[in-house]
Amino acid sequence: MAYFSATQLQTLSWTSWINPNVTYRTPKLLFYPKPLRASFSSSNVETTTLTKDSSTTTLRELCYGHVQEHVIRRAEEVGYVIPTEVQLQALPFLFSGHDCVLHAQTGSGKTLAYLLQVLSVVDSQRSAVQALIVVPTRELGMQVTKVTRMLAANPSEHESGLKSCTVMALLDGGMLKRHKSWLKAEPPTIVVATIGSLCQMLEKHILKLDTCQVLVVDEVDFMFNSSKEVSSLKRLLTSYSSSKNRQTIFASASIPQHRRFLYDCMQQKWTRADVVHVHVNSVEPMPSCLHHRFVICNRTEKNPMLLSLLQTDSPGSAIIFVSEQQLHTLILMLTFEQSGKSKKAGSAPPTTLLVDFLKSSRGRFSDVSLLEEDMNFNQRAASLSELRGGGGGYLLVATDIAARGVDLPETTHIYNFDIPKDAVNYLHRAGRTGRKPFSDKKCFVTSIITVEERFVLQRFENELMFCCEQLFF
Ligand SMILES: Nc1ncnc2c1ncn2[C@@H]1O[C@H](COP(=O)(O)OP(=O)(O)OP(=O)(O)O)[C@@H](O)[C@H]1O
Repeated sequence: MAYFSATQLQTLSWTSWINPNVTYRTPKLLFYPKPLRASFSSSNVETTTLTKDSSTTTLRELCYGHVQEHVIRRAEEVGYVIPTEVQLQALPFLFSGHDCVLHAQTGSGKTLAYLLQVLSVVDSQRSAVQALIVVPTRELGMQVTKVTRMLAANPSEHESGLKSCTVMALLDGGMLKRHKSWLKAEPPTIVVATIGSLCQMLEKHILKLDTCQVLVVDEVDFMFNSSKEVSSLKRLLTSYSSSKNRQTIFASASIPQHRRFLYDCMQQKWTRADVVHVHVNSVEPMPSCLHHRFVICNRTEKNPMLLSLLQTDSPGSAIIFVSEQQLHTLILMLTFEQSGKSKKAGSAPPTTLLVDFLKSSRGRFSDVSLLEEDMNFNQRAASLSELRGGGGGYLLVATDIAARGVDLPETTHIYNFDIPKDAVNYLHRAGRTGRKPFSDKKCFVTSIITVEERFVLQRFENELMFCCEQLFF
């Protein structure tokens, strides 16, 4: 275990805060229960703990005086009536203009928390980009855009003569030319963007930060951990830090070494010094309705094992996570097994083969869907909207592109066909299930592992503080 002084901390590179082997000590970190509306000391990071009895507070009461009536009504119509824990804790701080780090379980409703703040700040009558929401993937961007548009839509726009809030999805794989014209002709109120496309617009001065009042970075740890995105993100945060009336919101279910992260936020001026760390369920980073299980088998037995599990569980809707590298191994095995079809198999993409294998082996799911990096953007979008439109009953084979932020609330079972690369990855894969905030219906996360991988899973159990039950077949 290593400890660093405050001066040493300043000299560490950004990425070191995510090093799981290093424990950092940050100065003046406060941990004590505080009432919801607390006063702040500008020199300290505040970590909030809920002490107020929350059972009677509605989302309407929480948003009263901050969020427009039509937004609240729309939220109620889609079933957002009672705030989740993170919404209850974060919204008072967000509405009072504080920079916030929303650090709460997967599926806990962080998106609605920051969107309500965004919608409370922007003025739809002003023709300027007033809020920026940065996301790591096109898929998450489309999802956030959809929820934002749904909440922002004003049904009485025509009667009142007031313009509705406009939302642009500026995402990798989109039509940047069209977005350029849109931004020049009439800037949207809110932009949901992936960092690559956003930077192109900023560099060409087609989009400017000076009118922006709220910047949200969703899945912030993922973005900082991505060698492709980290430098652009840092540049964005640095230039945004010089804006006058700014608010910065970071969100994720996993912020490894969060004290170090908060320290860096203040040091680098990515947030103001009175940034609030809203840390919900800090000792339980995954929803409690998840039941974790594992089966041990040889590598060559993984396919029949997966089939047995699917037959025994008969899942309502499931996602099977396969890593790219493991997938290649699996397909080689499949190709070898199905020697008669080996020539044909050799020419097909490996993921397609897995889908075909499952389709042919399992009658109940006539449709097995696929979501992976190698698919083009339209295919990926089609795959997701098919799943969302079907009302459940799906089986999705996915790579880790589906592990972050994707909201498919009908998912009841997760299968780790291969073991995730680290505990954070386990947490986000597992978090694709158990996404109904007020339901305690059991959902299952099952890892198919070899005997050598048992100790790796044990490490995840220790790190994430959960227990895995062994299944025997
Ligand atoms: N107040 C609420 N009442 C009922 N359902 C809600 C509420 N807030 C959010 N939800 C629903 O909970 C689900 C999870 O919300 P959301 O996607 O915001 O989670 P998240 O915290 O961002 O998760 P992740 O860390 O996995 O991205 C969504 O299906 C959303 O519609």
